[in-house]
Amino acid sequence: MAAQVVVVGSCMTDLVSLTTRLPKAGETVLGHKFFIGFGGKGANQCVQSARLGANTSLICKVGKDSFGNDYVENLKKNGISTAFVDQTTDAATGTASIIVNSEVKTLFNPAPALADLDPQFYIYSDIFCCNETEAEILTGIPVGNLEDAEKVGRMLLERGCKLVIVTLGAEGCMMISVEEPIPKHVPAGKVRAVDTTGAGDSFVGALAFYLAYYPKLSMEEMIRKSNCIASVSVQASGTQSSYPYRKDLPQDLF
Ligand SMILES: Nc1ncnc2c1ncn2[C@@H]1O[C@H](COP(=O)(O)OP(=O)(O)OP(=O)(O)O)[C@@H](O)[C@H]1O
Ligand SMILES: [K+]
Repeated sequence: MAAQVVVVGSCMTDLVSLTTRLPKAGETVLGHKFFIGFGGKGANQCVQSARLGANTSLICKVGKDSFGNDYVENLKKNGISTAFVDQTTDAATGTASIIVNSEVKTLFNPAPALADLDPQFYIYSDIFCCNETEAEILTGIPVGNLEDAEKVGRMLLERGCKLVIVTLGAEGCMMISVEEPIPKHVPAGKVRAVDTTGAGDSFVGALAFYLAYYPKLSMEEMIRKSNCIASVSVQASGTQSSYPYRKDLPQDLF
């Protein structure tokens, strides 16, 4: 089955120690819990998209070691195609060759952001989606409210973007596009957030799912639904561990 959502991005193994306080330089402190988690922005987005029912494929490279082996297993467990996941004995310097056909829309998430991002990314992305921090690094505009996000959106349109989404945490998102140059606020629902880690990737993964499977929805509607999904992820701790499955979500999202 051909993948409908293809993510090019990182896989990271999280080694998490829970301690009462952070150690000072050189100090050893006693921890009370340790766990290994699966993270990395590319894999997170892919997992969220797959859990909603998308046929997904991840393009990435992991080491030829036990973490790499476990990661490949984790991707398989999540039903993600590993046909393009490679393992290397070299140092972890990843490169990716991207081939995109005209039907796989390009959703670009500039994370972690580089101030001197190659300008071609603005031009060739169908959708350019960044959070407040990334927006500031890319444009120099600190984003503290909706108006700031609108300024970012306008600047990125000037750089050649077709459609810009700036995620605003509990405030949801701002969207602006060449077709609809009046910025729109798409608010997120009010929830009790316990851990917002990974919310951005949940949002991007959900958006990729809607782009691939519900292409007739308006962008505003896709964003509204993706906000709902990301807002579920902030109500549980961890990253992938907080991402909801389709069966546990309100069915009117589908
Ligand atoms: N407190 C919250 N309440 C409801 N929804 C939230 C909240 N925080 C985040 N979200 C949802 O998650 C989306 C992404 O959040 P945010 O802008 O904080 O991304 P981010 O900074 O990339 O997150 P992270 O780096 O923690 O993954 C928001 O657009 C919104 O839909
Ligand atoms: K979370």
